Amino acid sequence: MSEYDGRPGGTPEGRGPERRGPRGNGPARRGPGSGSPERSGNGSGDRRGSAGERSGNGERRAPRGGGQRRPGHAPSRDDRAGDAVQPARRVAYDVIVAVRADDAYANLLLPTAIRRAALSSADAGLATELCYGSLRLRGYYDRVIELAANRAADQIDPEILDVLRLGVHQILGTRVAAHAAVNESVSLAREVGSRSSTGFVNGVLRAITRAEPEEWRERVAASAKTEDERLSLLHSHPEWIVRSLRQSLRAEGRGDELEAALAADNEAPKVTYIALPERAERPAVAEASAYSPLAFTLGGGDPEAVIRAASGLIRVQDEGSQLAALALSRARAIEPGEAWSDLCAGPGGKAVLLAAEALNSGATLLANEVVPARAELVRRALAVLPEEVEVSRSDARDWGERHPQAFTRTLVDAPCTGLGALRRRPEARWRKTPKDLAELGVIQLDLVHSAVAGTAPGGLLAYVTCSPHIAETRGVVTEILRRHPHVTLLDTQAILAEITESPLDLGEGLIVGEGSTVQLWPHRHGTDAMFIALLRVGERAS
Ligand SMILES: C[S@@+](CC[C@H](N)C(=O)[O-])C[C@H]1O[C@@H](n2cnc3c(N)ncnc32)[C@H](O)[C@@H]1O
Repeated sequence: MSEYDGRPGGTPEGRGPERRGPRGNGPARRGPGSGSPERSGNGSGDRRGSAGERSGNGERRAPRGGGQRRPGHAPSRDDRAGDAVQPARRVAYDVIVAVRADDAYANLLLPTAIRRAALSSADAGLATELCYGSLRLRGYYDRVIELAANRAADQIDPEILDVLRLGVHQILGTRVAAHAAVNESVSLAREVGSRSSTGFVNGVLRAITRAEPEEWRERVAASAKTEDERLSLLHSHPEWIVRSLRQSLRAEGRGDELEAALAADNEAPKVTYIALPERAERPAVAEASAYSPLAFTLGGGDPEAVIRAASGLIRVQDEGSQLAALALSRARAIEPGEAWSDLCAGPGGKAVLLAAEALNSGATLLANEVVPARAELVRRALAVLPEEVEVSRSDARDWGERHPQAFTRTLVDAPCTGLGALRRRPEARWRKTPKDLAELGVIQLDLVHSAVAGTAPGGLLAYVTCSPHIAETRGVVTEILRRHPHVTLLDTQAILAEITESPLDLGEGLIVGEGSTVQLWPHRHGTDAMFIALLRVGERAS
């Protein structure tokens, strides 16, 4: 999804443009991981203060007024009086609240909210930036707020905390003018909180404007008690994810890339497209991508128009996902009549590519998905192909029993924590827990066991996750090889090297005999952190 480029759109209330840097020079992130020297004054000579006032003995007091949790507080009519909040900010705020209070998904809810509010494209960009930025960087911003308010985040009324998160993102992460960020936040607090909370919001945000972004980074870093906490705060990731990524990178001999990996999760991914092989041509404005032979980005033109004109044969797809499917389809020549299966196909991105590859060479694909709504998405995705592709709806944990040794190639793109795609779902990192890992681990192993049984002797099996977590990647492959002596790990790195347009800079994969695994990374490859292991299923000992 595209993000706000620092150009606030219309100012419906007739306010001046909310911008401090030069126009039109792209993203203006100044939050964790970036840091831009551009910053205009805020009218205050004091850049060191906090919202807490100094008491007589020099100690800081928390700002007066609201913001303290008041369960069940309903704003009065009076509280709501005052300036209207700019619609883009209100949309961003409403989505953030729904994500926190109702477990909504920002990427699903935001487009609907933008449509309902009939935002201009510039305001839609602003709403997206504010919403995604404040969700993604919540961990960092909460500590800034705590330091400025001299109060723990969980002691602040959740609605007001959300107002502050939006405000801090505008001040520290965009070029929105500090006074506009503060004024709009105060108006928002008036709409959603109590009158006293406006003073609190005003005080906290003004305190934040008094220090440079870099100074806030230093203060936040200094507030951490351990190195893991420092990384967790500065890069806005839960500590357990920091540790997981470190473990994965160290296993590859690339432990020194941890900060780069964390920072990459806070950058918006570039939009990559695929032209289905032998079905669509790359458009003239396409710029070839580095790795997948089918991938491109659009340097110009209207992406919607390009997709529409290609009747679904050009689609948005991360390059890592393309490589995962191509590793299976291009590992060796396709024999006409081969039968392939995709056990976990929803919503269908890899299934469409696999189907095109299979059909182009006289093979077939059976796509399967357990969740009915997602199976329907697979059907719709495959409907762009003129040929019929079968879609089944079943729990694939007994796939092998139902289809013993039936397929020459099998894809298990397993349900996983999605730690490799955190940049796409801004709230995901705060929802996942280590408990998810344990539950998913059982399903992943069950699915691969079943896939082994469903693969014909001599057949290929690709195990793929959108996660670099050791337990979901090397751990699963190691366990499969232990339990199935007739399964061998192929040299996935060498196979991909034959497919990619330019060499992938890969760390040490899991090496077993001649075999190896592939781990892609956003910071190194610009792809999601896909894990790919190609396995060969041999003759089972009778
Ligand atoms: C990572 S997603 C697959 C993404 C897909 N391959 C694509 O490229 O669009 C994993 C999918 O597995 C499905 N799934 C989970 N458990 C399953 C099971 N027991 N049997 C079949 N599908 C399952 C999930 O509903 C989800 O759609």
